[in-house]
Amino acid sequence: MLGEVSTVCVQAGPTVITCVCVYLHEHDLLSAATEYHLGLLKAKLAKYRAQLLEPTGKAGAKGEGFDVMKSGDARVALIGFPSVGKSTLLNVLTETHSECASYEFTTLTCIPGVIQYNGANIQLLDLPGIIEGAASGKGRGRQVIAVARTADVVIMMLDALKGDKQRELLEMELEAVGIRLNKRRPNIYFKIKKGGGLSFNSTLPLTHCNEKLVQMILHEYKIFNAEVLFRENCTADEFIDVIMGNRVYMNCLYVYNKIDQISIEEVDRIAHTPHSVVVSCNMRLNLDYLLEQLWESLALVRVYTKKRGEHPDFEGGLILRRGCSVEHVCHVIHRQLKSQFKYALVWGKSAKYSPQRVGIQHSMCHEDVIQVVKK
Ligand SMILES: Nc1nc2c(ncn2[C@@H]2O[C@H](COP(=O)(O)OP(=O)(O)OP(=O)(O)O)[C@@H](O)[C@H]2O)c(=O)[nH]1
Ligand SMILES: [K+]
Ligand SMILES: [Mg+2]
Repeated sequence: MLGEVSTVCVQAGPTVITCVCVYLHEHDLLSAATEYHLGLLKAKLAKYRAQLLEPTGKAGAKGEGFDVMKSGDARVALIGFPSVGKSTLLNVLTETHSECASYEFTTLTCIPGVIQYNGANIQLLDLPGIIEGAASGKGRGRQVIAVARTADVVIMMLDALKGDKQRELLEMELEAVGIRLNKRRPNIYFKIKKGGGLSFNSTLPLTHCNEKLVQMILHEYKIFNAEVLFRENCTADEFIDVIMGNRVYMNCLYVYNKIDQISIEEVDRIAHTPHSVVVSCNMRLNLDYLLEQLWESLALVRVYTKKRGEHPDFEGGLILRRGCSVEHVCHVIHRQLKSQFKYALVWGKSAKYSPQRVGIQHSMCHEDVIQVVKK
């Protein structure tokens, strides 16, 4: 029966494929025999979905008005249904103006603005609204999603009145084109070999996959020789993601706008769901908190530099990724600095003493002060 479903999908196109997958998710915990069928079916579906990612001539990913230069320290894309208030948000957070109106599809291209926060320039991209079927090319869906893939963080903007439904539909669209929201890359080592068959291992007991299933999925991709090591209890879907290799893992902030139109109880409920922020752009409500959470999602840090005998440069500072080392800091200051590096003095959260003398591998925290001492 499941085989039939997949045949129907091939003929009926990508929209139906998406629907079938929802069905699969709901029935994730089936018997072992069914698991194999599903594993195979999922592998097939992933292949069809991959076709969605391929550009189709003029209607492809790079449309006119979507080719915006990356600038600043990070890029954030605004994704959402029409008229949820994306352009209104760009207007209140940046100096740029984007047309807002009560009719749908007011915005037709990509409009970049800049948010200045914690000394960082964050590029915010206002985009046309997308609707169901965006991934398969409805409206400007393909172009919008192509831009979203280039972002560091996606803000999924939702109308607080219909947020849950909109969120579910958009997540499916993004899933369909290989965008994984708020997930880590599955911890599976995978390498295609020239010979030797399948070498399958895991560092822990697996409850979703086993050697046979993995082998069948690989056969679907005509891969017969490979080394596979599960370091996590991953599902078949996650393993397929690893084989496909073109998945994008990005943080997503769900922003529920127009809370002026819902009850306090509903605001409270939404605000307690993970990765979610409630706002009203028109009434300028909770936008400071939105920026705080955006900064968290972007995982940026600001590090201040200091010269010997002088005060730190608290006006300037360097914007880096969370977890960066002294080496990264040196690289940003001057490309040759690393070769002249002797040690550094660090003040702040990452330092045990004030200051602490550290080596090039030391990792920095937000708002640390650093003085580099050369040889
Ligand atoms: N009640 C209420 N309305 C809002 C709020 N924010 C925006 N709006 C209204 O929602 C409508 C749509 O706003 P836009 O900013 O044009 O929405 P958009 O998402 O950019 O729309 P498209 O570009 O068409 O996709 C406008 O009439 C706004 O005034 C809000 O916080 N509360
Ligand atoms: K609109
Ligand atoms: Mg707009």
